[in-house]
Amino acid sequence: MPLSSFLPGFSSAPPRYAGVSEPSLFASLAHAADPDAHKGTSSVPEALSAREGGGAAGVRQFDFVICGGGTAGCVLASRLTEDPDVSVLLVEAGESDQRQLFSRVPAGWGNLFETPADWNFSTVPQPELSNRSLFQPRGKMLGGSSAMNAQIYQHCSREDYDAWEASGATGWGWSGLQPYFAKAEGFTPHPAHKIDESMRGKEGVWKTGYPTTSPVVDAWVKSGPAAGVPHNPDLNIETNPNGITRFQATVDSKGQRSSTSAAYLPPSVYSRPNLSILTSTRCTKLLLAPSPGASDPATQRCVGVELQQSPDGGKTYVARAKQDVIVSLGAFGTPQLLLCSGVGSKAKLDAAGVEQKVELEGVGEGLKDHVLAGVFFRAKNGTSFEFLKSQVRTIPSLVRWLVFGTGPLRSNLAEGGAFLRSDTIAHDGSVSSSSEGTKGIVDFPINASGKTSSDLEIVCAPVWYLNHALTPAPVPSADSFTMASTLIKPFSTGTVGIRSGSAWDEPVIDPRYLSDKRDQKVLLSGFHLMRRLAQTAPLADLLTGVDLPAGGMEGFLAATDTELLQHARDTAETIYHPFCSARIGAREKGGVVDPSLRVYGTSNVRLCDASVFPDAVSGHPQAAVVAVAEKFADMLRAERMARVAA
Ligand SMILES: Cc1cc2nc3c(=O)[nH]c(=O)nc-3n(C[C@H](O)[C@H](O)[C@H](O)COP(=O)(O)OP(=O)(O)OC[C@H]3O[C@@H](n4cnc5c(N)ncnc54)[C@H](O)[C@@H]3O)c2cc1C
Repeated sequence: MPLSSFLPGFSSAPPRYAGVSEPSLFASLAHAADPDAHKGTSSVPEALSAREGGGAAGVRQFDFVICGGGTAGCVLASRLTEDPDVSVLLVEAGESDQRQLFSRVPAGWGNLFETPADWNFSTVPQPELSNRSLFQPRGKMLGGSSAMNAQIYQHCSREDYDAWEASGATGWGWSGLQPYFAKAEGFTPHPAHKIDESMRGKEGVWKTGYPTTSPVVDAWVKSGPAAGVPHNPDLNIETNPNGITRFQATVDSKGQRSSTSAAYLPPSVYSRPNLSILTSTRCTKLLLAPSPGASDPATQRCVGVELQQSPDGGKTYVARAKQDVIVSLGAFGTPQLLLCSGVGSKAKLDAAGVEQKVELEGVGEGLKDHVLAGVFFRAKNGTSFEFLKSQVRTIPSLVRWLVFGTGPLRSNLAEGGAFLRSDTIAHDGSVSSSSEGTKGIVDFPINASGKTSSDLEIVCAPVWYLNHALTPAPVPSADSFTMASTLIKPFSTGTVGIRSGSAWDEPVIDPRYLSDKRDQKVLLSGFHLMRRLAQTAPLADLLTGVDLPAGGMEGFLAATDTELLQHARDTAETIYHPFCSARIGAREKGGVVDPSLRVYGTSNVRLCDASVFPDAVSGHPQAAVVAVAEKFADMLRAERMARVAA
């Protein structure tokens, strides 16, 4: 008899992923106790004029309009409204993340894929990946992708930011950003994991700590040093961003996800009279007009943000900002809105039928993303968390998580990572301390940010993670384990474009994965290391076979590079880190914003999200997005104080 027959509201639909298969029962419990579920409103304030017939007279203006209540948007809304004299309108296309149980359960994030809380984008066919069109999930709710992601908390390498600064992003080097990583973070130590806590933020609102790890990932971390990858108990100290580790995550002391919505917009903040949060509303265009008094007559000012709640038939509203309009729609949404508003290259805009307002070549150019290709192992019974895909077998874990906030559902699933330089990996998978004399497939200068940074990550999860776990495991009752070679400093660069001037159409996403052949070799070097890790105890003692690539463990160990690359072409996927699509940098070098994050050719359009990264960070980027937003909020505060003083 299906579970749904005796648990009201509990669907019998087959689960796709870890965690319970349907949220209804437990979501009701969670929401009943949670006033934050109703954070924000979808009722458009009367103060926003309907575009048709609504004049500017009597219309309320906000000091700042923030487009997008995602990872960066929530930080900005919270920080800017600390000043009671500053009014902010935050506009978000999705609902409150607190309505999503699977956002709150650390292991539940994959269950948000292809739901209304996901933008559910896909790329154009990728020639180097067997012409496949790849799934690109993004969080569509308050908190944005921080409410859907795998919660890995990583500062990445200080050299990443110093390279940003060297490329022209003045002020955005490590010394400029480090105070903001610390300001944001509220780290909860764990007695079993000794690290130098003095290097970590304690008082911040964004909670970080230790999620649960599975036996198979514990073994994987222990196998690292024997395979040549030193153990690093804390990647988040500026002296060493490399080595093998169990990840820290944005999980709070109660075992719940700390999204930027949960962290930065608690009731005491979202009820501020100077903060209005409009949900279920899409920013569809920046209305641009010549900027009065600008030294360059071509300069445009955003006189209003066009808002809609449905693609056709509904009303169009306009939100106006006295000061700045801040666009925080993420690496796909931000260039899309700029292009839909006429900010971009003439050729792109003409092709989409959009009237040009600002010539800006770099919009949507320079996209980077991290791509991974996995090996899918069978593990000994009881060592992985594959059982979380069965709703019946999940029930004890669910009760444990609801009552204590512990157990397998507190796992973020992407539990372990190893960071290293691909040119230190030899053909036999052994790792040297330097590239000097290493005979491996990577025989060219790697793309790392500096001498002490990595270009390769091996990430692992105690589940079958083929096609974002949307493709079921061959034997669902068996224990699975996935290890994946991941390009964290790819050479390949892609684009974001538009099909039309409508923000309701999907952006055209073309990451051009592996289009630079050097990326193919870096990816393969990761496979060489994964072979070695799989044969190293204690991990080797827990692995019982390989389901994919075909041919079992023997086949995987004996596969040629050509065969491994074909497997990668057929199975590689994003690890969800698009950035750099509207970069900080010089205009003539493809920059879209100057170091004050102002869009070139405009007087009051600012950008703040992953799109402004000048280059890829060598790891998981959400902490960098938050640090950038924290710093930008301080910059806006300083600008305001200077204006008031003048
Ligand atoms: C599945 C997944 C797993 C990930 N795992 C990790 C991880 O473990 N660790 C890590 O560090 N990083 C991870 N990331 C990446 C990280 O979450 C992102 O880099 C980061 O959150 C991006 O922040 P952002 O502010 O640029 O964009 P987002 O957080 O995506 O915010 C954009 C916001 O704008 C809204 N929006 C978009 N268009 C419109 C519009 N037209 N009108 C109104 N609102 C709009 C969106 O709904 C969203 O709320 C993951 C991402 C995903 C999707």
